[in-house]
Amino acid sequence: MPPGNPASNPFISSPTYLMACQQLRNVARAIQLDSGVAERLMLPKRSQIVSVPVRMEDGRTEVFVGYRVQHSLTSGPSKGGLRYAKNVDLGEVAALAMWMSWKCGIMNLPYGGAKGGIAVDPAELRGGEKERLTRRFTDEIQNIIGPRVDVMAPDMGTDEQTMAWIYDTYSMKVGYACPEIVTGKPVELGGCVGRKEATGRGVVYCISEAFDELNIKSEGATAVVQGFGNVGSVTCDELVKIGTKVVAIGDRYGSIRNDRGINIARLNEYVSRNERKTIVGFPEAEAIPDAELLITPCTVLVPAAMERVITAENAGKLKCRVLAEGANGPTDPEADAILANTDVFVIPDILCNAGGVTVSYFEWVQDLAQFMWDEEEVNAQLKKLMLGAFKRVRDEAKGRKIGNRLAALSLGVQKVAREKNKRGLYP
Ligand SMILES: NC(=O)C1=CN([C@@H]2O[C@H](COP(=O)(O)OP(=O)(O)OC[C@H]3O[C@@H](n4cnc5c(N)ncnc54)[C@H](O)[C@@H]3O)[C@@H](O)[C@H]2O)C=CC1
Ligand SMILES: O=C(O)CCC(=O)C(=O)O
Repeated sequence: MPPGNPASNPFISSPTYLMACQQLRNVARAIQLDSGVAERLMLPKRSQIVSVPVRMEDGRTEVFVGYRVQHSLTSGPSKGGLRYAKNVDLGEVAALAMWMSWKCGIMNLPYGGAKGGIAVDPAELRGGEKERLTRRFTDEIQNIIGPRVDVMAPDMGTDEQTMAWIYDTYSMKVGYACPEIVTGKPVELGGCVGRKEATGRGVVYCISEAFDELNIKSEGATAVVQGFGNVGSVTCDELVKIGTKVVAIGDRYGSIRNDRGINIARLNEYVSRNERKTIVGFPEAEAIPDAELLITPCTVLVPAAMERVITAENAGKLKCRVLAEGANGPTDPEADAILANTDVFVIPDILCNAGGVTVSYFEWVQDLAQFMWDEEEVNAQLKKLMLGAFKRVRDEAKGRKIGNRLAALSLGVQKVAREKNKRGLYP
């Protein structure tokens, strides 16, 4: 159970929060973390819930609920994406914020974890509604954000344009251009070249490392990818570059398969041209039931959409050699226990998808210094940091004879706990 009286823990109704707490408890036991520190890390430092009234295109006012959760401020400003999704709630955002802390920990970034969310389906927003929603949310949380306090970035349902609106709204408040308030902005506004591609690129750096270790040739390997948004589509592009065939893809509207390999360039074109921005109906692949997607035989399976899609129900049926977690929290602890008894090589989320926050860090540093790097430098630094983290996780896993998830979480949690201990308990 998470700490405190269940009746007074506002996060507890979320299964994703309970999952993050269970992971933390497992790690705490494995690394013999002081129970006081573990309890402290289970509860975020600060959470804000705001109501966000928005004038809709038909003249009505609709009120949305928005969240920003800052899990830890120990290691620097808090950092993490902003998610627009219909069912997002406080507990889910708290879990995602906690995972950001461990992710920044294993990457050695000078940040604590944070995450935000608004309970809205972005596909249902019309005209200027998304802009008005974003600007009003920024207004409502401006007392707890700042370039040295909490820096947002894109996540599910948000993008570069969303970040541009936040940048503009915040800058108008403070009275000067403040690009360092968000990362993942358009490059013209002080965004970092390569940030948009960074998460998917990092996923494929990790996959290549895993292939090397397992003696798998990337040419001739096959992949299945769930999600064809920012992370999923770039992962597909990068897989094609290393010669790996993507044989099945799913999104929120459906799933498709072509065992000869899906032509990703033509799929990207198809998606950009249809109104729902979906892969469904792509003429060069056949439709398959969603339930079949994750159990389609492949060398590498990349869940790149949402949490808790690999569970006790389907974990034993996976037919992949490598599970590369592009999404946050796609595998629940019961599934983890099942996978531990198979030969599936897991690249855990907090390592696998850390490329995004890593290049966000580069962007923040560039904005603070008002000095821009070129794409070659960004990609070289990203690769260096990703490979370094991959090696640290594998060394920890091999050294302690534990799985990659426990190894990654141990490194992330230990880093945060060490810094907390060094700073001391106040008062
Ligand atoms: N954008 C980023 O830089 C980072 C994102 N992530 C994580 O990656 C995941 C995806 O994020 P983005 O690509 O940014 O989001 P996105 O909004 O660009 O794309 C999400 C994709 O998932 C699909 N999807 C949604 N619900 C689905 C369902 N029920 N079944 C199958 N597919 C579904 C959507 O149709 C879309 O293709 C999330 O877990 C996010 O937290 C992690 C690190 C960084
Ligand atoms: O780029 C960032 O700051 C955060 C990205 C993010 O939300 C994540 O890694 O889950």
